[in-house]
Amino acid sequence: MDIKYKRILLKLSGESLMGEKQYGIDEKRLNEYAEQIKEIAGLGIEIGIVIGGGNIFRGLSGAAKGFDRVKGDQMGMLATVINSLALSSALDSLGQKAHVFTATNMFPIGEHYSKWKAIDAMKRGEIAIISGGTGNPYFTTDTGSALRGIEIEADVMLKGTRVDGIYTADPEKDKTAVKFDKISYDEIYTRGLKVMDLTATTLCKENRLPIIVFDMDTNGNLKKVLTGENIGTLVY
Ligand SMILES: Nc1ncnc2c1ncn2[C@@H]1O[C@H](COP(=O)(O)OP(=O)(O)O)[C@@H](O)[C@H]1O
Ligand SMILES: O=c1ccn([C@@H]2O[C@H](COP(=O)(O)OP(=O)(O)O)[C@@H](O)[C@H]2O)c(=O)[nH]1
Repeated sequence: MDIKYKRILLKLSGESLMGEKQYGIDEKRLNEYAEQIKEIAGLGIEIGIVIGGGNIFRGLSGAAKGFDRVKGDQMGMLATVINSLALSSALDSLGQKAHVFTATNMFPIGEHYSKWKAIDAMKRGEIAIISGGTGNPYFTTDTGSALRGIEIEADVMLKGTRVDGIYTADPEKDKTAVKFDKISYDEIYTRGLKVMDLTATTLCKENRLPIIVFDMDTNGNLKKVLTGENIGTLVY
């Protein structure tokens, strides 16, 4: 089997973890994600993971309800830690070792992140789940995952989400939107596409980290992306 990438940074949407629920973590979805991750770990791929927190708390919506923005963002970052602990626990129960890192020191909840400790964990065959975003407010999990992807020298950032790629417009709102097989970083700016924030796109562009946006909610898709099947959208 031809594996396209040796080391990856997988970004999972917090919102997708809700599955059919309105809030929080859907155990079925969580376990499906863990199964898919275990499957590709079995191929010998080194895996770093960053999970969002939108299923629990988002700083911006908190600010709209009157929370201080910085505190709201800190709550959002803590939400990503909760999701990361849940994923590591689901992986553990499948017999797949995982190691949770946190952007700020929260020992013993996780180990304080450093590039080298994360790479060591991946080399030992553990999944490095890197939580807490960038540790700073006014950033997103997409930016955190671009940053960690570059730091750990990943070959690609895989953005697993609930749409199957990048479209000419938000496909959840515009049924006439057309999907791209690939798209340049610059075209994301010029077309004003909202699939990823511009800070994340810029970080990836400046550091030449390719991105693949794909539908993570269909079982088997993660493996398909890694074996070079033409699903999702490649950003180059
Ligand atoms: N041009 C576009 N192509 C694809 N998805 C888009 C586009 N514009 C906006 N989106 C939205 O981006 C979302 C994917 O981003 P993601 O970070 O996973 O979501 P969230 O921030 O809600 O967790 C999709 O659910 C989709 O509705
Ligand atoms: O570096 C970071 C990463 C995340 N967040 C906060 O964490 C929340 C949850 O992350 P995000 O919305 O990106 O999650 P997702 O959309 O992937 O569920 C965001 O709304 C921000 O408030 C932050 O402040 N700094």
